[in-house]
Amino acid sequence: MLATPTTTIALVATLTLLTLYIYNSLRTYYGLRDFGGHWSSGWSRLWMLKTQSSGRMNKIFTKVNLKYGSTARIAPKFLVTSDPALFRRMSAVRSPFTRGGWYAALKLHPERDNITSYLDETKHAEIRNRMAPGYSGKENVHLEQDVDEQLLKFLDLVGGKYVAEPEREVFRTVDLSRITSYFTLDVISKVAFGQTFGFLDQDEDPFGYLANLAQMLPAIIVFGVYTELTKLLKIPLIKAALPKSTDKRGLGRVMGFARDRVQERFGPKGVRRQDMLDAFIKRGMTEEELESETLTQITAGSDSTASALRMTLHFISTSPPILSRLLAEANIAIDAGRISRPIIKDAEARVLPYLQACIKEGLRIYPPVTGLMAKQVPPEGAMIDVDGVEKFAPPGTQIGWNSWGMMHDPAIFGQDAEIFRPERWLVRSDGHEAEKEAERVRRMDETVTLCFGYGRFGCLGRGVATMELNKAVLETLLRFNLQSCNLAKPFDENVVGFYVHTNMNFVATRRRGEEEDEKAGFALLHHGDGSGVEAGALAGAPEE
Ligand code: HEM
Repeated sequence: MLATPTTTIALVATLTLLTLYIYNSLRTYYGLRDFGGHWSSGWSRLWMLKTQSSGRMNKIFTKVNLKYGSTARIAPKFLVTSDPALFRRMSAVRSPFTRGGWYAALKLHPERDNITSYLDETKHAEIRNRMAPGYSGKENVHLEQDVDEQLLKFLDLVGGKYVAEPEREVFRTVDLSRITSYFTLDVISKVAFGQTFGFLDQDEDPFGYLANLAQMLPAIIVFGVYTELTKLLKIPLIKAALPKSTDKRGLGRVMGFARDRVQERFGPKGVRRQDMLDAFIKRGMTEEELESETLTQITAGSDSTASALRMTLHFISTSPPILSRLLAEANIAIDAGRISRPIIKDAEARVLPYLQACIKEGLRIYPPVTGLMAKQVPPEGAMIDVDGVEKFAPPGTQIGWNSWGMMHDPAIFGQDAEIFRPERWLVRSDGHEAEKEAERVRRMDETVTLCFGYGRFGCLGRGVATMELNKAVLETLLRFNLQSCNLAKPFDENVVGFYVHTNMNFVATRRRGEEEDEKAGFALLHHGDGSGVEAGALAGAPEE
């Protein structure tokens, strides 16, 4: 039977499309053939989607870099690197690498870009120049006072509502994952626009923001892999379902809160306050730009700092020798009048070597941002050094960042890189090894600082974040003794570009002075009449 002309056309069209598809797939595959990776990653993005959805993307990418080299393939036209030199090269001020399409997933608004999502380098540089001064302490004169105020509220909340007093049969636990987020959310809202959301005052999520963020995680994951899907956000039906500033709850409510604070500054009786928002307005940022940027500040500045804070507290408080050493350093400094009360000054904290070592180690062992932050290879392509072998990456290839692999690299941080050990940051200045020692610490310093990004993409909120950590780590541990409720499984974790931690329950008891502790211990073992308490020995002693 002869084929009709229509069937023939359909057949030819199908064959042509199929040939084109196969040709394109082969071209893409061979473009990155020199780079190792999971066998399927050269052909489709499904492996990447599976990895990003696994809740363990940081560990899986680290395995890939260990197995296939410091820069390896994770999808067609997509590599991941744990090499600090390549990360610096891509982010440097005059680098020909640009932001990759991956960044489009950080657009929180259907129409408006923000500083983290601009793919246009000129627009990004322009908005960054206008925003950077607002983040500096010079223009943001209330910064330290704002952080102190929120920290005192945080400490009051723990002290007033969550402290356990087992000797009086008061048994309570506190979920550090929840309250550290409350602290950083209130700091960022106060610092950004002069008014807190009220998380700490109400000891709850007043807008349903955190719950809403958790609901959006699957979308965040899919958009991070299939970035072209962000275009769907323009479809009216989908757009209508997105958070908007008129919403009563969730991210939309936060957008509304930000919008109201911005509008207060522009109205006829515009509120004036020498702060971040004011600095942005002075540099000509419009009301629309500000609404979108303030929302970005909140998402960029809260989870990252909260995870750094809770993980540092977790590691210190579950390592008694480290805790003792930190408290000894602090108590000596308090006795010498080098630490202001009730809250340590940022400048005072910066010169406490062991505290700084603990904070760096906390950032290193749990780098707060695990999102790929992918940069794009320039039009001429680029030679990439993979463990001493030069490999060619064609134009348009995106190269993501494996922060976990980078911060756990034994070649940089030592054979015990998997262990929380602040001592690695202390420079030993003894004898002929002094130069080698300084070089070792310098290399670690240069790498850990990459937790905040680098060069023209480096974090603008770094000063705010380090101030929060400097103060909150020390002041919390000076006041409370923290004991994890379940050392076998201290928290639940879902890694999605940042960490979602839940059930991080601790028993917090009030820390007393050493002398008072001794007295309390004595009182526990001896009654007022001189008689003691007894705990019978475990049965099973060898018979005499
Ligand atoms: C420990 C806490 C923090 C960490 C680890 C962190 C890390 C980062 C990283 C990795 C980037 C992106 C780098 C890149 O694209 O290559 C970034 C960007 C950014 N961060 Fe942070 N951040 C922290 C806290 C904050 C805070 C508290 C704020 C706000 C007050 C903030 C505001 C920003 C902004 C505005 C950007 C975008 C900069 C740009 O695109 O030019 N961050 N941060």
